[in-house]
Amino acid sequence: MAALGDMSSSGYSFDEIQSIANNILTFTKHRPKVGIICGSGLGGLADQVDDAEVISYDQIPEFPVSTVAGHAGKLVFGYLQGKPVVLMRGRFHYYEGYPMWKVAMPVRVMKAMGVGTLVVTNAAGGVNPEFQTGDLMIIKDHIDLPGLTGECVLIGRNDERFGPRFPATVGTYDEDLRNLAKTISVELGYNSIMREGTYIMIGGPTFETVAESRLLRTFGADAVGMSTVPEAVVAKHGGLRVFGISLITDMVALDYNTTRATTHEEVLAVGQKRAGDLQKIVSNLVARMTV
Ligand SMILES: O=P(O)(O)O[C@@H]1C[C@H](O)[C@@H](CO)O1
Ligand SMILES: Nc1nc2[nH]cnc2c(=O)[nH]1
Repeated sequence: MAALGDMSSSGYSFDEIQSIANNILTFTKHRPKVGIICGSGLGGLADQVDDAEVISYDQIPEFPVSTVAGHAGKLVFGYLQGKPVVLMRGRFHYYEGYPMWKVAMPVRVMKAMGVGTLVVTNAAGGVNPEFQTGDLMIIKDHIDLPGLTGECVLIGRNDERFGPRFPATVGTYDEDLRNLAKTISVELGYNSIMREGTYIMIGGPTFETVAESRLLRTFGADAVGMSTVPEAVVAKHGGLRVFGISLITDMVALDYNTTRATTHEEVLAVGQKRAGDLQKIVSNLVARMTV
């Protein structure tokens, strides 16, 4: 038995991940090549999936339940713009009490199902004062704040079949996909709302104090959220191509004169209003990417 504090056995083994993936595939005829993780309030993309087959997380014993409003808890298989996809309508967050490895475990399952490209979306707070609520931000890079402070998703024994012990994270967000998304956003007339920048993950569930938001800005963050980074790190570790995009649902307070405070309801409301723009970018990107 592992000693107290021994993290060597954290996470599912390689064989367990294969068997979780194989079990899920018995529920569907589809064989996805692109995995899409939908952020808070952004699951509407699933309505565009053709020939959809839906599996609820409670049909998968190893999947935790999503406990957050705006995360439905369903895997949706089918075709998006002719490409075989699997969408996660509902992701797992560290602040829900799941260990970091479990938060990102579905990414390994997706890879075991045949996924080669991961698209991650999220709702995020704008830290760059030039941003506005409703903007979209292509993720160019991230800051893994939990990782930098000892909660990296890859802590624990490493099985080289998942990826190397010491993976590079430079270039996590695929440059070709970022360029394609920029081209698409120009074509769609989204220049004025499309940004590119650095996403920083905090553990949550508290939104930032003014002092914390100022700190995040000095770190070089353009947007802040409570997800995405563990998924992207595990995907990069496993050799997947990654594209990430944030919907800026609110602007963090960098000034003590402000009286407004971010709420999850506000995040969901902006998500509801502006998710269509994000979905258009993602579906056009999937249409034009090679898989
Ligand atoms: O799943 P995402 O990252 O989109 O969810 C964001 C971050 C928190 O979970 C929540 C805050 O409202 O929205
Ligand atoms: N940490 C954080 N996460 C968010 N998710 C959506 N908006 C925010 C925000 O302002 N801060």
